[in-house]
Amino acid sequence: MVTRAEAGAAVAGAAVVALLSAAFALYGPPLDAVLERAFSLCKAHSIKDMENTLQLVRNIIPPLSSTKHKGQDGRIGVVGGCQEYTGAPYFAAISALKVGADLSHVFCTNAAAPVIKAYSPELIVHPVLDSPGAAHEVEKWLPRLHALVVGPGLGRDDALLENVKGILEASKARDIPVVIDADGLWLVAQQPALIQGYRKAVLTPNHMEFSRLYDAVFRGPVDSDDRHGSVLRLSQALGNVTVVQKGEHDILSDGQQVLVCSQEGSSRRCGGQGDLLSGSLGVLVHWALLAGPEKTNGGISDLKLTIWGPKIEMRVKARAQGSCSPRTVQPSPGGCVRRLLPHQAVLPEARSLHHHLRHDRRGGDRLQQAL
Ligand SMILES: NC(=O)C1=CN([C@@H]2O[C@H](COP(=O)(O)OP(=O)(O)OC[C@H]3O[C@@H](n4cnc5c(N)ncnc54)[C@H](O)[C@@H]3O)[C@@H](O)[C@H]2O)[C@@H](O)CC1
Ligand SMILES: Nc1ncnc2c1ncn2[C@@H]1O[C@H](COP(=O)(O)OP(=O)(O)OP(=O)(O)O)[C@@H](O)[C@H]1O
Ligand SMILES: [Mg+2]
Repeated sequence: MVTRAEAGAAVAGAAVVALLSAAFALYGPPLDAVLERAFSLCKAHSIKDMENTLQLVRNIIPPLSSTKHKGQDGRIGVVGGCQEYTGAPYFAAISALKVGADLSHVFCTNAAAPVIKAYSPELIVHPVLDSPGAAHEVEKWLPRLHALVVGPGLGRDDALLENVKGILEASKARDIPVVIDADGLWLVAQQPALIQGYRKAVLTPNHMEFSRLYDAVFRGPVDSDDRHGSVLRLSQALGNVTVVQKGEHDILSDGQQVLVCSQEGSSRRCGGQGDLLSGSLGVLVHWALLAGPEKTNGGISDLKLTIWGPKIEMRVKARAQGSCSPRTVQPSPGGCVRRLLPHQAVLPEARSLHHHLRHDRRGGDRLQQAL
C-alpha cells in the first residue's frame, strides 16, 4: 500500500509530467530528447525517469507573489452543465481551482445554475447557456478568461450545442486556449471544422468519444491494432490540434509525435474522472502558454506534457488510496468500509501538489526523492 507521502510525491511527479505537456501544439518544435526519453512509446517509465522534466514543471508553475493581483494566475471558464448533468461542470471547475487557478467560472443552463452554485461558493456560476443570447453573454466574459473547458455536463440538446458553437468561434477569434471534452466532443464530431487547425485546442476523448470523432472524420472505425497511429492521424486530420485519447494507457499526439502515459492508474471507472482531468488541464494549459518556450528549455513547453499531470495525478492517487476497484475498499477510521471515489482522493492531492510546486520551489526535488 503506497503511503500518503509517497502518493503525494507521485501525484506531484505526475503533475511534473502533466505540466510539461504544456503548449505541445503551440511552439511546434519537436520534443526535447529529455521528453523523448521520458515518454517513448515503448516502456512504462518510473517518475524518476523524468527528473529533468520536474525542473521544467517548476518553471511552468507561476510562483506565488504578493505583487500579483487576483486572477493573474488563472481565470478559467467551464462551458457545460444542464438539467441532467450538474456534477461534471462542478468537477471540472473545482479541479481548476484546486490545481491553482485563481478564479473558476461555470457557464451553464438556467436550471443547472442553482444546483452548481449550491455545491460551492468558490465557483462563479452564470445561468446563461440556454438563453437566446448565450454566445454573446459568454463572449462578454472572454476578455477576462485565460482558457475555456468546453463540454463537461453539456448534454446534447441542439439549441445548446448551437450556442456553444458561437462560444467556440468567439474563443478562437480571441486566441483563447480551449480544452474540449465530453459533449463538447459530441459537437466537434458533428462539425469537425469548428476546431480545424486551431492549435490552441486540446481534445480529451474517452474511448467512445474517440471512436465517434474518428468515425466522423475518417468515415470508418478506429484501427484497434494501431491506436497510436489512430491518434496521430486524427490530430493531423484536424490540423494538428492536440488529441489526448484517455484509456488504460493515455495516448497523446499533436500530429507530429505520439506520447503514451502508461503510469498505472485507478481501476475504478466511475463517472467524473475525465471531468477532473479537463478542468485541471484548463489551468495547466494557461500556465504553459504563460511560461513560454524560454522557461522550458526552448520549445519543450508543450501542451503535450500538460495533459499528463492531472491524469497521472488521479491514477497514482487513486491507486495509493486503495480505492481503485470494487474489490479493494477503503476502511475508514470508524471501521466501516467506504469506497473512495478517485475524485474524492484526487482533489485534496491536487491542492497539496499545487502547494508543493508553488510554495516550495524545492518541493519538486523533495517529492522526487520520495518516489
Ligand atoms: N456527475 C455528472 O454530472 C457526470 C456527467 N457526465 C457527463 O455525461 C455526458 C455523457 O458522458 P459519457 O461519458 O457518459 O458519454 P459517452 O458517450 O462517452 O459514453 C457513453 C457510454 O459508453 C459506454 N462506454 C464508455 N467507455 C466505453 C468503452 N471503453 N467501451 C465500451 N463502452 C464504453 C459507457 O457505458 C458510457 O456511459 C457528458 O457530458 C459528461 O460530461 C460524465 O462526465 C459523468 C459524470
Ligand atoms: N481502463 C483504464 N485503466 C486505468 N485508467 C483509465 C482507464 N480508462 C481511463 N483511465 C483514466 O481515467 C481518466 C478518465 O478517463 P475516462 O475514460 O474515465 O474519462 P471519461 O469517460 O471522460 O470520464 P467522465 O466520466 O468524467 O466523463 C483518464 O485520465 C484516463 O487516463
Ligand atoms: Mg468524459
